[in-house]
Amino acid sequence: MKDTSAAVSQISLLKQKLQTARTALAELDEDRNAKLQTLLQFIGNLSLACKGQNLELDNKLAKLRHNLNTFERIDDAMLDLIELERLLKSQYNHVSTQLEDNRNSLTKLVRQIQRVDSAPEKQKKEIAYFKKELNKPFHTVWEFIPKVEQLIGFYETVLQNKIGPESKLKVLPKHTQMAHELAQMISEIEFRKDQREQVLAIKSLLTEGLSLDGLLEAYQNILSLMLDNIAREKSASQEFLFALNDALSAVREVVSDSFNQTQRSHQLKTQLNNEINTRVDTVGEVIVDTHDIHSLKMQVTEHLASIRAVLARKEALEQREQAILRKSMGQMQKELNELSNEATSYKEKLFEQQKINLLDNLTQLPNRTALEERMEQEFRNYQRHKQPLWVAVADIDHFKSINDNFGHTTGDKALQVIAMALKNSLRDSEFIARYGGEEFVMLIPDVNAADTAQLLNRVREKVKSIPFMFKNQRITVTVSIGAAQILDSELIQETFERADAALYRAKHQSRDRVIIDA
Ligand SMILES: Nc1nc2c(ncn2[C@@H]2O[C@H](COP(=O)(O)OP(=O)(O)OP(=O)(O)O)[C@@H](O)[C@H]2O)c(=O)[nH]1
Repeated sequence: MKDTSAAVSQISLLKQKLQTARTALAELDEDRNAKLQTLLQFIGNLSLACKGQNLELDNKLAKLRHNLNTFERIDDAMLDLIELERLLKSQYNHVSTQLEDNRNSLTKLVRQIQRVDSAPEKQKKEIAYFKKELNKPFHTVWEFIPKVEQLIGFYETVLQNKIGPESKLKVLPKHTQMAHELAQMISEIEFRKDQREQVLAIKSLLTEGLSLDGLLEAYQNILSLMLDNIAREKSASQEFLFALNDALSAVREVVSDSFNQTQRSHQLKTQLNNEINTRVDTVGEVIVDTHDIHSLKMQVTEHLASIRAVLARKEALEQREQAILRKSMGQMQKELNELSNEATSYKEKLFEQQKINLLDNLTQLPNRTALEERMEQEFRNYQRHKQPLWVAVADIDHFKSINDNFGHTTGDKALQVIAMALKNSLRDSEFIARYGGEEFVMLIPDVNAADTAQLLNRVREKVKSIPFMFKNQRITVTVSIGAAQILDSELIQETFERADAALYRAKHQSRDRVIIDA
């Protein structure tokens, strides 16, 4: 009995213990779950911090973050956590290899910088220390970034040191050539009067103390001047076309109005004519039918009055018609006058444009385009009349030395004076153009060989006698001239080539002379 009651009390004790253990287990579970939640939250935050390293990892982490809210037990999260661990490990290996590669690349770059002898000593020491530091492996990307920044700093200093803080990029012969060609091109392009000062400034930018910046600026400025001219030309043509269009529509309206009016008048007139005819017929009938002279008189008078009335209406209609016609003619005339004024002003603008297109900017002599036109014209004359025609090419001697010794602006002024002297020593029937640079071409028709030689020597002497004073120094400028007469079998371009060859000979025979190609 005693045993039984002991067993009962033991069972009850065990029950109690079991109950306590259950409660403890439940508390433990609760605690574990709370810890799991904290852990999962921590993993979530950590995963956010890892974002941006690797796309696959990012996706997995995003999925995990999403699932973390749904896990109730740690076992549910297990699969995802294992996969994540695998990814993190491979990411770590990947980053380590990449960091090592980067460290090697940086070392190579440092070696390159070390080859630059001109780097200052202090910097060379810094670079050597930097290289030594690079031998230590990187563990994180964050260690790598400042190293790269430091290296860029070294590059900058070395570059600055090599180029010099103030020094500009070097002007190479090809740049000087480009500047020369651009200056030449500018002389051949025609600019508006108000653009000339700007063009001269660009020219001096190209010739005096040329720099690469200056060359680029000159190209840019010239382009914008040319674009401006094209835009103006376009808008002038557009304005004219609009005016033409307006005037034409006004004229069309007037014409169609007067056409309608004429049609209406025509109908009215036909109506009146019919009325008159009917009345005349009626008078005829009255005459045939009436035997009493008195009543005949009465009836005829009556009919004549109505015929007169119709005729008066017809006359009024015609007068109105004429007035309308005069008015519309006047209106049309006005429109046409306006149109003709527009056309005249457009023609003037075009003519102006053509004129500036044919004039050399600096010397105001005809330019190369004008020369080509005139050569064709003179050639046609020659073919028709077979009168002598001469082509002469004149070139200023040692012009480069004027530019070199006294500056380009002085050179420009000398060119202007010489151009005027050349022009003034020719007759109106003779023609001179600036061919380019310091070279001029003359076309001389209807003069024999002896007179041509005399004329060209006079031209040469005239230039030589110009009293140039540069920097208080009296300078004599001379020209060499080569000339050729057109031959029966040749084109004028071939005559030009012979004249140019003669000029070449004159240059080689100590200059300041005229050579006629025989
Ligand atoms: N000032 C100025 N100089 C120009 C212009 N066009 C060309 N030149 C210069 O003219 C010079 C021509 O030089 P070269 O072709 O060597 O001839 P040169 O010095 O006259 O010598 P020779 O012709 O052999 O007697 C170059 O220095 C050009 O820059 C211009 O519009 N204005």
